Amino acid sequence: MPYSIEVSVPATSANLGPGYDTFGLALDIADEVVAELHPDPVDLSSCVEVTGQGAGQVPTSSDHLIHRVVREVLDHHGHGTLADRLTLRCANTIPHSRGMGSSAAAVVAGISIADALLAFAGRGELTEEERLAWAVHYEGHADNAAPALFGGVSISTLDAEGSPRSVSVPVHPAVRAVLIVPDTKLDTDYARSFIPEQIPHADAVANSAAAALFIHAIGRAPSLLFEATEDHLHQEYRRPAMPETLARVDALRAHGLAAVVSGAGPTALVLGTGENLRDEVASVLGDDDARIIAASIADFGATITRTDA
Ligand SMILES: Nc1ncnc2c1ncn2[C@@H]1O[C@H](COP(=O)(O)OP(=O)(O)O)[C@@H](O)[C@H]1O
Ligand SMILES: N[C@@H](CCOP(=O)(O)O)C(=O)O
Repeated sequence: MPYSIEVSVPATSANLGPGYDTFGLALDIADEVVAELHPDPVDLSSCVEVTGQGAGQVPTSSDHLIHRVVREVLDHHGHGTLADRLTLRCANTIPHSRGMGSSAAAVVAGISIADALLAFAGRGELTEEERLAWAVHYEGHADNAAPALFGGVSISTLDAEGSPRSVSVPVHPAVRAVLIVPDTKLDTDYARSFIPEQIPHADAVANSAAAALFIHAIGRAPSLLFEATEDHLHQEYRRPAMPETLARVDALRAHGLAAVVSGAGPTALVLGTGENLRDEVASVLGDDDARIIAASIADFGATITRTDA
């Protein structure tokens, strides 16, 4: 009988306006992965099954991102050969390359599975710091990885040695989210290539002020979310890469809604407290063909269930 591990990892929205590479939140939309450790080696050319988002597009061999992450984390701890016996079944709902943290969710799924297998092998579990460090090793920045791991809204930073840290901040219970998800994809690395090396000092001041205000607004004063989601670091620079997204953000903000680019786009995120937030967004956007999805901020990040199947 294979040893079976089930992992659920939430979608995430990074930046939240002024928190470029720093702020992120978990959404109640998740990818599910069932990992099975078989008694004997499996066929690594067909060890991954994918349904939903990414099916037919991502590899179904051990080149699959989750399988690779599992193997590398296990290898680092001297248990790499366990990956030869591993199959994965991925049921994906997070759209790829839309700014909703699909790659972070895959990386976190891989780390979670490796973590469970290390415990199974008697090595003991990874610490929160180790899991975050592994996630940043693959993602490059912790703003998606931290909420995917730990849930809620997080602030991620690097310490003097370059090691990632994250803290969760309180979230006002009335805050809800709406996502405007277009059909088009935008590669995160490509969207990052638009960010300049330097920005004007006045923009840095305005951005610091908005970022500080955001933490107060999301936890205690959601009526300030509009002001607190003003960004001066990345959105405008990225306009040429996603003009339609920025046009949606502009239109929504012109109606007083706290709209931002979700991650590196092209999804837009609106934060607010109105019971009818989704309808308000839909009425501003008119006959726009992007999907408009109401979502909640998820309290939990990656969850793991282990069963002896
Ligand atoms: N669940 C997944 N399984 C395998 N690969 C994935 C998965 N999710 C994302 N990826 C990989 O990551 C890429 C998207 O990453 P990225 O451009 O950073 O977008 P996103 O904003 O969705 O994280 C996909 O094209 C795919 O190669
Ligand atoms: N801070 C990053 C966030 C990327 O998020 P993703 O969900 O688009 O991968 C950035 O803005 O580049």
